[in-house]
Amino acid sequence: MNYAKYHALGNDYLVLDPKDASELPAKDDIVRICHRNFGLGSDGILYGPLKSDKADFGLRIMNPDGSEAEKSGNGLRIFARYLYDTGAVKNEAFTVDTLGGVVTCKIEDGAESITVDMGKVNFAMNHIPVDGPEQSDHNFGQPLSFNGKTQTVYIADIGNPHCVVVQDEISAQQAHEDGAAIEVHEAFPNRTNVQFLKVIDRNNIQIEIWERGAGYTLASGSSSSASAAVAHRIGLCDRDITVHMPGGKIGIHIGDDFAIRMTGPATHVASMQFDDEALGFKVEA
Ligand SMILES: N[C@@H](CCC[C@H](N)C(=O)O)C(=O)O
Repeated sequence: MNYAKYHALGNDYLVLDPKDASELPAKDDIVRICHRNFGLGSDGILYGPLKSDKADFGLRIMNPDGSEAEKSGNGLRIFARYLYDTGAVKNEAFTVDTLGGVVTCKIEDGAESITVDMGKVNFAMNHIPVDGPEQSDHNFGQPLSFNGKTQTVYIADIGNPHCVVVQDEISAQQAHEDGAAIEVHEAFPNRTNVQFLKVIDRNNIQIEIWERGAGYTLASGSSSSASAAVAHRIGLCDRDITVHMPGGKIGIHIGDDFAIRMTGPATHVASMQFDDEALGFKVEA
């Protein structure tokens, strides 16, 4: 099976084109293909371009644990770059239909920079299956208990779910420990992506990320969108925010009603073939 591997600031995806595969691999096979030791290694699989009656192209986004994500910011920039590399688009704006809504993408500067209008952030709890105290627009920020402590968290949905923890200091170690606990916290029956956010100044934030279905990642576009929206919503940042992550920087503009415009790069790594022999690897339950 042919795969094109790309990364967006170290958040890597394999693009599987339906012209090469009439359907998505089975869940266990996605785990094998994405595995960093037994497979090609990636933070997920992008299956497209698919036909869509709502947009120019359809896309399905699979996490490396085989679950399906509604949206991915880096995944969308990578998919846009793949469409550009394969001649399906040039510099015109085009739309992509995801489970988390239709987005608009535009490639600039010979693919050096890709902009995605990610949609609007919704802060209301009823957009994310959450058990526990209701969060409303009047009641932003909720206490959440995890790993023996209680902290205020902010819920933000940009098509996929995010839980943002604002702190004076953040670390990769905390993302591994607390991120893993929050992802599967009983408050989130559908699990959640988690960000630890440090405000640098009114136009810069730093985040550490724990992704639902993927674990620790070096960058995330939807996490950048959700975190910037939360920082603006609680009054700590303006509308133009650079999000600093271990893998690099993404630019976020927050428009009216928290409509998010995300700008960043996507890089081609390799085009390769997955050998079915590797499907023999036993996936742990
Ligand atoms: N890396 C992505 C987010 C991918 C989806 C996420 N793991 C989920 O399950 O929602 C990004 O750049 O946004």
